[in-house]
Amino acid sequence: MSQPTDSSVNKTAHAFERASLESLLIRRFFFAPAFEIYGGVKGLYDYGPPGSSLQANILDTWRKHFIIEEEMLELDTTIMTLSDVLKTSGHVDKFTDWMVKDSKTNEVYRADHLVEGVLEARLKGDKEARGVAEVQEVEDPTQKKKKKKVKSVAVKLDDKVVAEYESTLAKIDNYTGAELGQLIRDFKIVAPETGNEVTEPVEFNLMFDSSIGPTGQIKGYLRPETAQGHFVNFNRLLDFNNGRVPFASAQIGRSFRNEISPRSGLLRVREFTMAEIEHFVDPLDKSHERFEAVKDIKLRLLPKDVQSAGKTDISEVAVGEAVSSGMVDNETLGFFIARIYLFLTKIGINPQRLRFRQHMANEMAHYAADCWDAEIETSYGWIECVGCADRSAYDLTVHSVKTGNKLVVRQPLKEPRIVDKIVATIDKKAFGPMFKREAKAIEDAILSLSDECLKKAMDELNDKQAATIEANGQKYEVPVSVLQIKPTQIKEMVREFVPNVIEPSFGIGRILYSLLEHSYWNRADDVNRAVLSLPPTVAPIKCLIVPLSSNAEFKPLVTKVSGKLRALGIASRVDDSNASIGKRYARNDELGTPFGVTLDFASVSKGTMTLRERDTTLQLIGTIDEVVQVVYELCRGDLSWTEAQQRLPAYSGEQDASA
Ligand SMILES: Nc1ncnc2c1ncn2[C@@H]1O[C@H](COP(=O)(O)OP(=O)(O)OP(=O)(O)O)[C@@H](O)[C@H]1O
Repeated sequence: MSQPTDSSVNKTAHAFERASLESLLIRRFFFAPAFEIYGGVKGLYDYGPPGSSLQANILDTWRKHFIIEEEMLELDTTIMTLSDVLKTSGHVDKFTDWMVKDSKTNEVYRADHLVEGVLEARLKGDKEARGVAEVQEVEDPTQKKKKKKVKSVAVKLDDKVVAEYESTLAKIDNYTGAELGQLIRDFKIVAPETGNEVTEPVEFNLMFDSSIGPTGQIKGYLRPETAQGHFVNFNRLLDFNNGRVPFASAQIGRSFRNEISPRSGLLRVREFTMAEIEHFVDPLDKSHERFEAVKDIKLRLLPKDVQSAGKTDISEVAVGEAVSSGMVDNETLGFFIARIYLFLTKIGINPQRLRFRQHMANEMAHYAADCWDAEIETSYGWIECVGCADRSAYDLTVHSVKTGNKLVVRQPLKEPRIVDKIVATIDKKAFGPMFKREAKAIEDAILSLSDECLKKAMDELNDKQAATIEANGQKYEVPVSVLQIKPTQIKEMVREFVPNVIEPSFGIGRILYSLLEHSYWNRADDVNRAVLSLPPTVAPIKCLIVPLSSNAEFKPLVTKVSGKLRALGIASRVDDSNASIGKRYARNDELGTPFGVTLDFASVSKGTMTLRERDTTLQLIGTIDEVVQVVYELCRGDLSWTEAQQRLPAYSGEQDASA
């Protein structure tokens, strides 16, 4: 369960208990149900001091790892989103899940989650029943040799049924509403709490709708993702990047989804923080200039063909190999998958409990070229925490078609080339008098039409001798007498193309909760003593300052040490309560505080201070300045604990100073 690898860490062999972790997280106010004193609302949580700091530190690491290291263009776009934008992106029509209701109580369930939960529970029951039947190697104390022993067989499910359940689960994200209804009938699935039948699945849109302004005429939604804010600003971003691709924009912000039935704590909530990257790339060249630096990183991959065979076997493959074999579609996608792996493991996710699962063809949007989810194993199973998709030219194309604004890259060609184009010609002498004050706006609208819109206008001119042009929010009928649109061969000096988009999309709450599960363990000498082994980079507080006595002599020393740590940007906290030193350390182990410094009488007389490491509870001693410097380097990741042990001598002083 835990992070520490040092053999001196005294971990318990107890199995992970979610209830104990959850009680710690609520008790220490990592997070808590929102509006709790009013009874709370499902799927809404408030983060308290350690949870907020942990999230801020994860986001800070994310900014450094992606925005700063990859020189991305940062954005902060509005949460309230115009409905037209989300209509164009497909969210108004398709951002839906299938919902069923308990036929008697009206309790709602997300249909795919209901099927998944019930089948998983049945398979678990089956495994337990078969567990007793397995051939086990047992020690026979009367004989030197191991002896095989078969216990009584108690098979719960038929093998055929098990295979059917497993293959359904492997494809659970891909079923339509009608198919889910059929599965519910075929597998005789009922509401788990009551045993009542459930209704047929109906579609439910997950967006919270609203209206903008007092008239109620401008419809809006709380955004369900941050991505659209990147696409609608594409031309400005491109301009900011001097007209060149590839480049990436990045945004951290809140998103909202009116989830049907949020039941798994922070993993499925109705308001959450996302961090999204949109990497814009030439569709003809998806190589990545830094791919060489990541190509040897080994990843645990679950490709689509394995899943379509109803299996979940993971292959460990270097990302370079995965791209060259075609398993991962292109270098840029492979690059981001590797960078996601590096980020997640940097903040403390256990690499053995992290896998990248490829979407199957029917799970992916029709326009997507390839898509891999970073899934983290938790007590709730494998959870999608980051989606990483090659979305081709879909987003920019649909916004361009809808608005008539070109969202393209113009690349000067070394050699001119002859191409077939649809070109609009305006008879200006007749056009001006015909449209008077509006003429300029209509002309601009015609000249900025995308290829698809030009083709549509050309067809209209041919069919009804006039094309409908939108300018300044009005529609104008422009007749063939003043506008001609024809296919023409032209000499091109510039290549114009819609870039493709590769989108890594992070759900910060899911990552944060998974990290807390991976970091949680109990000390072997006292199972009630829990520890969160959060790495110093993300730990809410990096260093605890513990004065051994409330004696007035200690006050100036405490002020001095906390001042020194503050000056170095190290988040620290003084615990000068009356609790025993062991208790004070134990409280901070629960908060994941990696280091503690103790001020004792030797600090007053000799200016020394001890340094305790959370996981091992080992202590070192040095002068105040030496210890502060070591803490600083440990927190920056410039020094390991083993190196610190070489720098400072071990402390073997009074017993009550050690936890
Ligand atoms: N309701 C939610 N609560 C918390 N995080 C979420 C939620 N929905 C999505 N996310 C996070 O946002 C990321 C990107 O969103 P995306 O649209 O790809 O998720 P999704 O495929 O709809 O997720 P799911 O299938 O689990 O509903 C996810 O990988 C996840 O980490």
